[in-house]
Amino acid sequence: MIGVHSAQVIREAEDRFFEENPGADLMQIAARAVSDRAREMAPTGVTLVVVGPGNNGGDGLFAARNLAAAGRPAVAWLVTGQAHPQAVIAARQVGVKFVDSSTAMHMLPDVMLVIDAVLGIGGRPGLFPVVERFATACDDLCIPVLSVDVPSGLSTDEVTPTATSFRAAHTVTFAAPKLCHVGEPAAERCGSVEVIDVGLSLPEPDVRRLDEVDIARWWPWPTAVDDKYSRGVLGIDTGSERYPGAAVLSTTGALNAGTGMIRFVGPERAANLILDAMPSVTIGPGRVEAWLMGCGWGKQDRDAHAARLQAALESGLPAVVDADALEHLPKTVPDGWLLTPHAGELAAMLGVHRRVVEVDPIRHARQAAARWNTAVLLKGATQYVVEPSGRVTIAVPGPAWTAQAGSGDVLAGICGMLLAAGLPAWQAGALGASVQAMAAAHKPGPFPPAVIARTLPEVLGGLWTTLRSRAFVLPVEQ
Ligand SMILES: NC(=O)C1=CN([C@@H]2O[C@H](COP(=O)(O)OP(=O)(O)OC[C@H]3O[C@@H](n4cnc5c(N)ncnc54)[C@H](O)[C@@H]3O)[C@@H](O)[C@H]2O)[C@@H](O)CC1
Ligand SMILES: Nc1ncnc2c1ncn2[C@@H]1O[C@H](COP(=O)(O)OP(=O)(O)O)[C@@H](O)[C@H]1O
Ligand SMILES: [K+]
Repeated sequence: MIGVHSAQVIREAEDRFFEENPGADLMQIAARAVSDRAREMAPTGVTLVVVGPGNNGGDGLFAARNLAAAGRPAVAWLVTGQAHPQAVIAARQVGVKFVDSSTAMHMLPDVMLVIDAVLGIGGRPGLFPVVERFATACDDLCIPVLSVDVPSGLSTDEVTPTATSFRAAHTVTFAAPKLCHVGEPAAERCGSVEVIDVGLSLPEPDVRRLDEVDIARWWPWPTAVDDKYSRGVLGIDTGSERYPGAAVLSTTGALNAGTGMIRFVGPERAANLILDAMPSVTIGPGRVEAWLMGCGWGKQDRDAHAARLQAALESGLPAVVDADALEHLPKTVPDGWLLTPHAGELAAMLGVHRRVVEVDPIRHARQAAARWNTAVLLKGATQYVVEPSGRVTIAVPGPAWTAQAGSGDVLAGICGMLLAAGLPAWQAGALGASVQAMAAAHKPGPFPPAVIARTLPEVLGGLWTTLRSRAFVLPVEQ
């Protein structure tokens, strides 16, 4: 897990660092990381460094100095004519060549790598017009771009770009990732992201991004003494006469994630389809540890749906509430419910336009989590799980192949399994979203949601084997 921090928090940490370590030179650490990565990305040929007026430009110019000092041809373009004074002197001393904007543009087709050091965490969104033309030309010519800290033009703390920016193949950032590095669609403009520890002490994050190790450690693996009941019994009330497939998909997700026992209580037609495909599922009511409701309910039988949700509420059990069930939410829901809207459903829950949610997903997911006082998993290219406290957990990302009808049903089933196993709602949401993404990444391609669900055992099995083999080599305590 890695903490995601705002530009403001990074600046405050930097101020504290310099108070405690007067004379320390973080810029050299940053520049070294950039020049090391540049040498890997472009082992031969010319590197063109585009330099802005602040410390981001300083990082870039010192990186150019490092490259030239190592015998690599480096050229610098100071986009405002001004740059970090010591970095200019250092770069000149080792023979970095300085060029103007028209030379930079002319030579672009022949450079191996562009280092974008125009704006960092001090940047406002957007680029100077001449730089905007240059950034677009880099894109058009497919020139690899290495961005320093953030692709210039992006807003560090936002996931939705509002202006032209550089589009990096790789970004070297410092201290911690920022929202633009982890939230789509901005994250796509950052390429692969590398975080360099420059020694800052950061506060406890209120936004964190999971990685595969977290999933392995938190997953409710069965123990030797488990039985089907202790692993968790999930009640599934999904599907309708019109949408029986949603019942099959949600049950497929739950079963392939490893639910101890499933009791399906939805419509008969769906039950028959489920039994044909998954004979281990039991049909009819009985004791359960958690409920999964709403996938494929459709817009008919609204009163019956509202009553079924009310019954789940009165049971006091945890529940995944998905899709059409989100329309019937009472004013308050029990602690331990996991609401799983996509952007459109969240917009309807809050009475705003979908686009408003897409522009600032975290703010709106936080509003819903606070309003219903329970965990919300906002689905989409980036999946945010928000608790009523406002803490955000971002799931492991996956490929866009998952964006197809029925993927949400599978995801709801996986989350249901995790709730039944006893995990808190936020963790069930974060793990469920992560493993679905990992399964899609494991089998990239236009595989239908059911195939991705059936890939889960392989992915979870691999994770379990890796976890166990690591545990195996741990030194035995004397
Ligand atoms: N905080 C850290 O941990 C570290 C920071 N370092 C570097 O320092 C950078 C921050 O430096 P600065 O605070 O000097 O800020 P920047 O270098 O990001 O840019 C600020 C300058 O650009 C101008 N500007 C901002 N947006 C503009 C726009 N859209 N159009 C035109 N001009 C614009 C500002 O007025 C200011 O003069 C970081 O991104 C990073 O690269 C590193 O040197 C070391 C570690
Ligand atoms: N661009 C994307 N990249 C990766 N996953 C995506 C992307 N867009 C959507 N998804 C995933 O696809 C699923 C779609 O859910 P949803 O819209 O509820 O589908 P349905 O209701 O048809 O099952 C979600 O799990 C979401 O995380
Ligand atoms: K930059």
